[in-house]
Amino acid sequence: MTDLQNAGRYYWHYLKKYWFGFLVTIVLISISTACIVIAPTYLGRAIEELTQYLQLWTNPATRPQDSFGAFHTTLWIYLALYLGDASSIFISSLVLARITAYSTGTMRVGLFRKMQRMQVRYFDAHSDGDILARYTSDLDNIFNALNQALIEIFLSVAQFIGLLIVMFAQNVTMALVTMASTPVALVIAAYVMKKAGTAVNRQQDDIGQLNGYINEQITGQKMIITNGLQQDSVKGFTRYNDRVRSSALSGQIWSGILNPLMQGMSLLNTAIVIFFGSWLALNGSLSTGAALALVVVFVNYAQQYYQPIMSLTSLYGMIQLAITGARRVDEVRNQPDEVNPADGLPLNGIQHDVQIKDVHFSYNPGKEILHGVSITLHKGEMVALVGPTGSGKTTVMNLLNRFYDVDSGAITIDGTDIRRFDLHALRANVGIVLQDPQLFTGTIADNIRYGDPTAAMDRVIDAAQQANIHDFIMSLPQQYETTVSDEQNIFSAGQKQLMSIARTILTNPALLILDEATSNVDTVTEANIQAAMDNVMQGRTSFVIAHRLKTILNADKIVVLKDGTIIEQGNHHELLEENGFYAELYHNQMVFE
Ligand SMILES: Nc1ncnc2c1ncn2[C@@H]1O[C@H](COP(=O)(O)OP(=O)(O)OP(=O)(O)O)[C@@H](O)[C@H]1O
Repeated sequence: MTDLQNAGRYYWHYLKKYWFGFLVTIVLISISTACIVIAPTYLGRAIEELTQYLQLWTNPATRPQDSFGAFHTTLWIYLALYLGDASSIFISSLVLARITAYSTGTMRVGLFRKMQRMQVRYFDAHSDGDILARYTSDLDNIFNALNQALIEIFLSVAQFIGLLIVMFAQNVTMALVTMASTPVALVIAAYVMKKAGTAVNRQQDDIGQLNGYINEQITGQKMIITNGLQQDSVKGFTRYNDRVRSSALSGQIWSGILNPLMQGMSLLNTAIVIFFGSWLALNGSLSTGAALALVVVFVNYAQQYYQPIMSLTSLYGMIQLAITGARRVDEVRNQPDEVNPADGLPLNGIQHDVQIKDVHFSYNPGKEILHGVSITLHKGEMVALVGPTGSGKTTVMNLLNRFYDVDSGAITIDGTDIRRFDLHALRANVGIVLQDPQLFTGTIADNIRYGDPTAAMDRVIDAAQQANIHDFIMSLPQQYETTVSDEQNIFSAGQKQLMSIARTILTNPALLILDEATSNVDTVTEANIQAAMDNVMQGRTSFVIAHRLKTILNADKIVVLKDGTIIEQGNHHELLEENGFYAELYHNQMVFE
């Protein structure tokens, strides 16, 4: 499907419900066009009446006694026609402005809702900046085009149709001659538009990448400063910026070239009409006078003929950006949603076990990451997953709450495949403390309540106490009402980690997953986090991904993963006795600690 068809489908989807507003606009624009077409004839008539009146008036014998009655009436009609034109345009602009505001508002909400339904895969594969650009510059381009170009499109189409009617009413042969150059103009326009479309597509994708780069550099700013990489960062920026500049320039050139080309076509058209009209005057059946009058009228039409096309082509850059914007926004809209079974089973905790059975998984086809992984977690057990970096530990976690689905094999809770549970029910039972805890704008209390917004304050405090963060919160001037925001990043990594543990405790999950919760913090905080983790894991089925082996010494089972395959399983003592990979890892770590 071409971009144009795609954009057509997209705009139809969002604009069809405003059919009545469009109908009103079409009626109003038709009124305005009729007023514009008719008004000059009244001006002509007014001049004619004035001339007649003056001729009578200058001769005392014929000087009329009455006033300028007919002349005045004609002028009033002329004025009324212009007022009719102006007010129709004004009202239709208001109607279209309302449609634009509401429809782009709906697009924005639709896109945001979609983001909440989309698979994690999409976010892993696209930079934050690129996704953000679809919400900002792409939607802005759509808004601008709807706001400015829509009325122009209506006007141009109405003008064009009006002109065709008038031309054919006057003389069919000359009308056809005036239109003769249209196919050539269409071929040129199609070629230039294709080129411009490609350039603008590239421009928007380049802007997405530039945003992605800026976003990455902002996130990693401390890293850049620490390593003295500011110059390299600027160089990288310049590289992306150059790409945007070059694609924007070529987009502008191709979009901009269309208007002069159409002006050239208009001149050519006028020449064709003069040439053919003169031939008609010399060889046709019309009297020379009538033929010349026809030529004059059609020269006028020939110049007007390309006017609507030119005003559309002058907006072409904007329209093309809106077509590209629609493609990029639609790309997000067409992403597959998370798969939630139609009659998903309820899930109320774990009665016996969670089993990972012979699971094979790949993020991208042809590159398998997990090769037949099997792990059993009995209710209330703590199972730890260890292994070198890139061995697939986080991947296993990604499968447990269905961020991704397995390629083959299955994950079951009490014997039922997790794909059969209602997705929300499954997630309500699986709590995750991620490596990089995220706090949201709001108060500390709001942040702890995130998983259960209805939780009473005493439960929030209880969760914070279990997570060993209550004392710290109470030491802040505004305690639980302290505002957390992007600009006010006053918490350490460890404190954030503890708050996210408190958040998870509050949701009371049946299965708890802790992903390297102890990395990146000092030893005191680590001890705090360890205590908080012990609290939260007490009597709960939990799955811990850890790098520091001393945090999992008392795990019921330790699973060692290497290159996506389980190479050892057992408790700490059994694995030490086995004297394999785990034992080596443990001894190495002990030397360093
Ligand atoms: N979204 C993704 N798309 C494609 N490949 C991925 C994705 N996430 C991870 N991988 C690949 O899968 C493999 C396992 O990654 P995973 O994050 O599960 O390892 P890990 O054992 O958790 O590593 P670490 O200890 O460093 O966190 C790696 O080769 C990684 O490059």
